[in-house]
Amino acid sequence: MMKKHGGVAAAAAAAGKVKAELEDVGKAAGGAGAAVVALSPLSETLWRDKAAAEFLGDVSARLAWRDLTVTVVLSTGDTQDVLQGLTGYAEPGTITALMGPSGSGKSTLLDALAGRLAANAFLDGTVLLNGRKANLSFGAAAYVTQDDNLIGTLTVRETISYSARLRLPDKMPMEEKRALVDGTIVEMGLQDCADTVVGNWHLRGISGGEKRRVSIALEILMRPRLLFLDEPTSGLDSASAFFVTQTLRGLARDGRTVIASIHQPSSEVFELFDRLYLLSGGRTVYFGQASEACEFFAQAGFPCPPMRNPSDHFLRCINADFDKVKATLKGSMKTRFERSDDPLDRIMTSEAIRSLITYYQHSQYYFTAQQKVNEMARVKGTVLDAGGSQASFGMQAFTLTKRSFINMSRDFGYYWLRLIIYIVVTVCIGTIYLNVGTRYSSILARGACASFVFGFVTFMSIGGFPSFVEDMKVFQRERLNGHYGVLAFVVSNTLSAMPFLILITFISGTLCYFMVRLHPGFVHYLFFVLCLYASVTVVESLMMAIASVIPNFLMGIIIGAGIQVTSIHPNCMPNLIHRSQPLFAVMQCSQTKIKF
Ligand SMILES: Nc1ncnc2c1ncn2[C@@H]1O[C@H](COP(=O)(O)OP(=O)(O)OP(=O)(O)O)[C@@H](O)[C@H]1O
Repeated sequence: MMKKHGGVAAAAAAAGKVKAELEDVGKAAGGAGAAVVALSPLSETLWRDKAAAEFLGDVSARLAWRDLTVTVVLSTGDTQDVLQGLTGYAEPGTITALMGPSGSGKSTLLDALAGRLAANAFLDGTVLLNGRKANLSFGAAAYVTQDDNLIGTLTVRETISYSARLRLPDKMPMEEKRALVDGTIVEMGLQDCADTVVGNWHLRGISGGEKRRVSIALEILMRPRLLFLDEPTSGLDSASAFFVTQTLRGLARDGRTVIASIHQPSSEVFELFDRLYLLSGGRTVYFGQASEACEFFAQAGFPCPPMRNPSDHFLRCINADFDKVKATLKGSMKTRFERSDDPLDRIMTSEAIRSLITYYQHSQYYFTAQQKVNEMARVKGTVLDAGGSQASFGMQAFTLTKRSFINMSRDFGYYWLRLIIYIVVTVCIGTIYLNVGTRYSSILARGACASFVFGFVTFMSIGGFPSFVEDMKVFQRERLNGHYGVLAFVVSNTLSAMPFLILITFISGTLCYFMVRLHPGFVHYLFFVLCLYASVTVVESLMMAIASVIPNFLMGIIIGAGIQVTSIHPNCMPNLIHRSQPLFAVMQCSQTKIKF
């Protein structure tokens, strides 16, 4: 409790500092719309390095979209227009809120702008970044997703440091990287929990609000000019939501363009936004200054009643589900609605939505937005290249290997738990076949013992699947944001897992080998253990491949087990006879060459 309050207080202090700065900036810029703010010294250094130029031009991001339509192809083969003819813009120095009821298309709009639409979604219309057709995929813009996919065993500082090393140029001195990490920690108000682990199923870690701030910190590390956030405040209490949003506003005032989708913000949070994009059923209800939205609703005939949170009122006006709520009301509740002065209570919400959309399309707000987008399309600004990693492949592979090794060694469920189970299982098998020796009559017993050991040890690799799924989630987030590529991940995972797999197979293999008293001789022992290691490595790779395709614990384990049993597992009945033949042949040769 104390820690949480401490974190919030620190965030408040950091946010307070940012607020003081941004008030100055806001005054200088004369309002949100006009704010084009100079970069902070840190941002400037990074961007100068990136552009390899002494003098930097305007590197701010002006994003505009015109007549944006997104159509998805459903599994039935039908198509659905998720977004219909949206026009809007986002300027540097401002923070824009995308608001609307659930299913109105907020995430789809963010995805369309960030170039991350699903394979079955098709975009029509124009997205312009600095007046040029935008190509924002793989790291050109930072995108903070709804889920905090972080490595639970690392501390906040470690998480941000590894991310810095993965992306900052190799030639940047360590002290500078450390300063950047520390600066980001302070900027996000994470000082109090900097040395606390993020947390996972067995480690109690930081709070939900702190996790959100860590996710944002990872994305702002490279000082991107354009920042997308999908519901950055979901699941947070109102104080944490306020501090997160205030931090985002501070980031915007550093010259960045920030666009965030948001659900039902409190009035304090709502006031922090410069612009508001209201969506309902994939269509624009309102786009303009957040502070002018109340006036728009009043002009359209739906004034916000006194004592009601404006954002609640907007969402109440445009959420067609309220029609269903009204239809279920009975008795005095129904009468109260019918007698109410609120115009919204006297008409269907779907009617209110239609009227608001029509009103907006004929309003000054719409024409101003169109005009501004046309203006932004005419001015060709700096081409913002991919903002992904600037580190070399070697540095990425080294950092990922180290990070993954630390995670594996700290996560009890990754390998340690399996090691204990392997020891118990091999001791059990060892006691069953204790001292069977190398007699001719014990060939079958040795064959069965080898089948048991190989079968159990490889099959138990399924136990690592939940950890693989967590790894894949982190990888997918980092890859989509351009932190590193597939090859660096594969190389690092193979290298970091190697010591654990060697430990597991050597301990299990050694126990079994010497309890059963298989053929003496170091070469025979090594051959046995290396075969075990190779088998486990193959199954681990298989499970990792399944985790990348099916990121669901239950389905992945079922499919992994199915594949193993039918194609790898030596005890599988259809394969048993077929696979046993070479094994028994090997056993029979045991008197001469290869001996288990
Ligand atoms: N790739 C897709 N395939 C099928 N339907 C989709 C796809 N993307 C979006 N949709 C549909 O489009 C609608 C809008 O989805 P979206 O996730 O953008 O809404 P949202 O406003 O972000 O909702 P929430 O606030 O609940 O997250 C939903 O009905 C959703 O089912």
